[in-house]
Amino acid sequence: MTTVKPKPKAKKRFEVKVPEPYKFIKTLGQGRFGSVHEVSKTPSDEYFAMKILPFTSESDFEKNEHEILKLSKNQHRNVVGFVEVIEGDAAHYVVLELCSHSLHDELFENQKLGGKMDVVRVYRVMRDVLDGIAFLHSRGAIYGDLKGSNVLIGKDGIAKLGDFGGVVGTGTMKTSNSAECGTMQFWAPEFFKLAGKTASQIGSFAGDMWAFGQLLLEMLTSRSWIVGGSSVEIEKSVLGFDIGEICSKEGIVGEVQILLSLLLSKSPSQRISSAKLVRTNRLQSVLGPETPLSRFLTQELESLENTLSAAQEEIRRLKDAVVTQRVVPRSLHPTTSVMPSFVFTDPSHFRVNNTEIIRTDVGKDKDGDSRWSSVFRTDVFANGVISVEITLLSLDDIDGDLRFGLMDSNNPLLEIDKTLGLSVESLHFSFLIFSDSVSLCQCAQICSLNIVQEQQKRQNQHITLIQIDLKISNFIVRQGTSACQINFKLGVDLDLYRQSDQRLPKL
Ligand SMILES: Nc1ncnc2c1ncn2[C@@H]1O[C@H](COP(=O)(O)OP(=O)(O)OP(=O)(O)O)[C@@H](O)[C@H]1O
Repeated sequence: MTTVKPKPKAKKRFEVKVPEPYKFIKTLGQGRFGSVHEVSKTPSDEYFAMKILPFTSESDFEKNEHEILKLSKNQHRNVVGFVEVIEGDAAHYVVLELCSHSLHDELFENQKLGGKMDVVRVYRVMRDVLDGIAFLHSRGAIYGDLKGSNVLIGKDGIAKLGDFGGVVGTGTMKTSNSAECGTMQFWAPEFFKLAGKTASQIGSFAGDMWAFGQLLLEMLTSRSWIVGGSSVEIEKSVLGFDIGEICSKEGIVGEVQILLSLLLSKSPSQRISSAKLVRTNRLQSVLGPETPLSRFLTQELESLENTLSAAQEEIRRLKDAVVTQRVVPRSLHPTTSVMPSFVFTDPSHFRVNNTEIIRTDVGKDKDGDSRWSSVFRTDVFANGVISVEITLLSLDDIDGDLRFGLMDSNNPLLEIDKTLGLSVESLHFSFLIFSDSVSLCQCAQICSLNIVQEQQKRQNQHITLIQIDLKISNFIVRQGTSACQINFKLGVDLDLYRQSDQRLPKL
């Protein structure tokens, strides 16, 4: 018999009660004084944001009324749209234009991705914020709480000031605790000095400009420079803030540095006003599209993209190498010319640096001798010198001497030293200089060949290094070409390599 399990009851969604004709959709955020929710209006089905501002006392009620009044009386393109307010028994329900996200969210996303905000985006947002602030200032009002979470990006893409809880008329004294006076991270230094440890605050036009400067700096550098968890730590951070130091740390120079210094001057009287910033069009000239800064950043971006594609190419080659297990590049520096090193795995006793193996043949030659040969490619620089290091590994288990066999033994330069019991018989370099000019290969000659052998003991292995310095001359490097590539062929007589009973000397 099968038992039918009762279906689990669907979890009840937490619903916030909102007044008619609005319907709760979801919660958007929670501020210090209220919560914000997405609501729809029946029957039109339009969507809005609803800020619920509770009140439990007369002073709460007045504070709410103050915020609502400031918002409704100061409607502007760069201020969040006010729709209506419904007064409930214990809360004000403020209906607002529904925005898509806050600048704080955008900054957070950027920081998470480790990237910096596009300078054109910084300009667009900050121009909107400045217009909003300048509008308020022109009406004698101080915004008082400028920060990323209070800048809302509308569905129309325009940045708007939200949360009018901090707005005060000029000269208004606010004597309350820090929680009611803007956000300490954005407080100008003079507020700390004036208010001392009680943290009361006089809102000021210059204070808004400081916060504007902090926001701009945060957007440009993708981090906040005022740090600390407690009010004492934040105060220390603000009072120790030095825009010059930060600019040199972040590589911010020229007009942008000047603009930041004008906004983040410790002295409020030296801070540029919103009206002047708008009038002089400074934000546009420093950060607007097609400024020296945006051009510089575009170039930086291009160069990074080039580096990225070089790295991606190297990753592709590496993956290929892993699959074929023939070559393993040892290092990569994508911004300089890549000189890969390779471990040659067949036969496993060789490592040839600075070269790329193009083809390897193991087989018999026309005399019936077993041969291994490989075609390598390496870079040749304009001075014609290449340096190839051949390392023989694990020689302990090899009986016999080793011959680098010559595929074509007629070259008189290939007289090889026979010291150390190691016989490098000959080397054959069949030139094929890679370039788009065929003439390069015809002119090239070996003019010197120096082979240095060295015995080393590393990690309990006897290792013989054969350093081959090869100089070639008489090749023509085309104008503008700093390097070309040559192919050379290196062969080993495998029969001798395996059969000889002559042991390599121990170190
Ligand atoms: N009109 C709106 N449209 C969409 N989201 C909004 C709107 N107004 C506020 N929000 C969201 O609700 C959150 C809470 O807003 P609120 O202004 O109450 O507080 P806050 O600015 O985050 O914090 P604090 O009260 O500490 O200043 C905001 O961070 C924002 O993301």
